[in-house]
Order: sequence, then structure tokens, then C-alpha cells
Amino acid sequence: MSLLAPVRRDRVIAELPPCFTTEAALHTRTSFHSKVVGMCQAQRTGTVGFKISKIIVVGDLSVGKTCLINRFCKDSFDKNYKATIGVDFEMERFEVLGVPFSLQLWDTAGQERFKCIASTYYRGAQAIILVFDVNDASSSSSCRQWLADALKENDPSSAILFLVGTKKDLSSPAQYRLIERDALKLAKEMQAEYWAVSSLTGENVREFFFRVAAQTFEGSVLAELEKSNARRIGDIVRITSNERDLYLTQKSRRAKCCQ
Ligand SMILES: Nc1nc2c(ncn2[C@@H]2O[C@H](COP(=O)(O)OP(=O)(O)OP(=O)(O)O)[C@@H](O)[C@H]2O)c(=O)[nH]1
Ligand SMILES: [Mg+2]
Repeated sequence: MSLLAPVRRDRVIAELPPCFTTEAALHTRTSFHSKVVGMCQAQRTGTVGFKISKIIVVGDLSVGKTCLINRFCKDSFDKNYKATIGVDFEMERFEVLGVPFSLQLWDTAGQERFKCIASTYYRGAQAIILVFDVNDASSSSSCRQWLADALKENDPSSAILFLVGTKKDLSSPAQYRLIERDALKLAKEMQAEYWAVSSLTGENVREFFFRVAAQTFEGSVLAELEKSNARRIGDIVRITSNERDLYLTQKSRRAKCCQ
């Protein structure tokens, strides 16, 4: 019996939310992993329904991290900039394939002086969201360093990565096409899934967070399957997948791109 409040009807995920572009995506499947669907149908997802999945949001100051989280969690937008001090976090509850699933969104401060605080919060993140302003090219190159800092605290193959360009409403289509070309290159180098959003208009914000919830849910269920197989067989069973799912068990080559 769940002690938590019921999940809002507009936070129910029954189909795999699509990626933003297949050019830089964690995988190109159009449905949930068959093993994940099987486990949910058999109600064998173990502790996943009680887990809180930690998502850390990093990026230079004023790129739009807080506005992105507030647009999704509170459906609000504040044009007056208030720098985040240290770290804040929001909880968001979903129901994925009938299983309750919670995201804990850690909103870190971009200011240099808070970097040391942010690093203590990276540990155990299931997803790292690297944020840049599509109108400020330097903020996207900073994402390499933000990723390197985050990977110091995390096993490179355990966290899935998203590279998110914000403030899309401020760039003209021609400007945005140029920025997107470089951002896609960076996303592929990092093995991150690329998204472009606007917290002011709300463009792609809900779709993005539904994708984050679905992908971290899949990762949790597959990890649960691996643990139960290991318990049963007494050996570490690797879930092999016949399609190139970048974030499944494969040891990531990701660490190299940040050296
Ligand atoms: N036009 C537009 N402005 C935005 C958008 N997102 C954020 N902003 C503006 O950018 C300012 C900074 O956004 P924040 O979300 O506070 O930035 P941050 O990354 O959290 O900054 P730190 O907390 O200092 O790291 C906000 O005051 C907004 O005015 C957007 O999508 N479109
Ligand atoms: Mg902030």
C-alpha cells in the first residue's frame, strides 16, 4: 500500500516518450524495452516503485536551470533572475507502465563559488542534465567541464546524460540551426541525448522531463532485473541487448571525451 499521495493524471507514462532527435539520442527504440514491459506486467519490479531517482542539473550561471525545473514542476516562469545559492531540489512523482516512480531534481548553482558544494551532490545521480543557453556558445563548451566534474563522483557507465539547450525562444531559426549543429556534435561526443527547450514558452519542457523519467525508470528496472538474475544464478548476468542501447550495461567510452 503506497503511503504517498496518488500520482497526478498528467504524470502517467504508458508509452515510451520519443527522443528530440535521432541524431543524438540514448537509443532510437520507439517503445519501452521488452524486458521492462515484461517485468512491469508481471509486477516484478521489486523496489523500483519505492525508489527515488536522483537527477542532477548542472551548467553555467544564468543558463536557465532553475527556470527549466520551475516550468515543469510549477508551470511558472520568473523573468527576474535569482541566482541559486548552493543547491535546491524538487520532487516529481510519475506512474510509468503502472509503477509509481519518483524523480528528485537537484538544481545546482552555476556560480563558481558554489562548485565545490555541487560536486558533493553529484554522487549516485542516475541522470546528469547538462544545461547551456543556445544563445551563448561558451555555455555549451562549459558543459564538458561540468560533465568531467560530475563523472569524478559517478561511475561513467551508471548515469545517463542529457545535453539541453535552453532559451530557444530567443534565437532566430537561422541562428538556432547553426547552434544545433555544434550542440549535436558535442552531444554525440558525450554520448548524451540532445534537447532544445524554452522555459519561457514551455516548448519541449514537458516532453523532455517525461523522457528523463522514462529513461531513468528503464535503467532502474533493468538494474533490478540484473540484481535478481544475479541473486538467482549467483553470478552477474549481463543484460545483452541486440540493439545498440548506449546506456545498457555496455561500459561507456564516455570518460575519454572529458580528459
Ligand atoms: N527568454 C528566456 N529567458 C529565460 C529562459 N530560461 C531562463 N531565462 C532567463 O534567464 C534567467 C536565468 O535563469 P535561471 O533559471 O535563474 O538560471 P540558472 O541556470 O538557474 O542560474 P544559476 O542559479 O545562477 O546557476 C532568468 O531570470 C530568465 O529571465 C528561457 O527559456 N527563455
Ligand atoms: Mg538557478
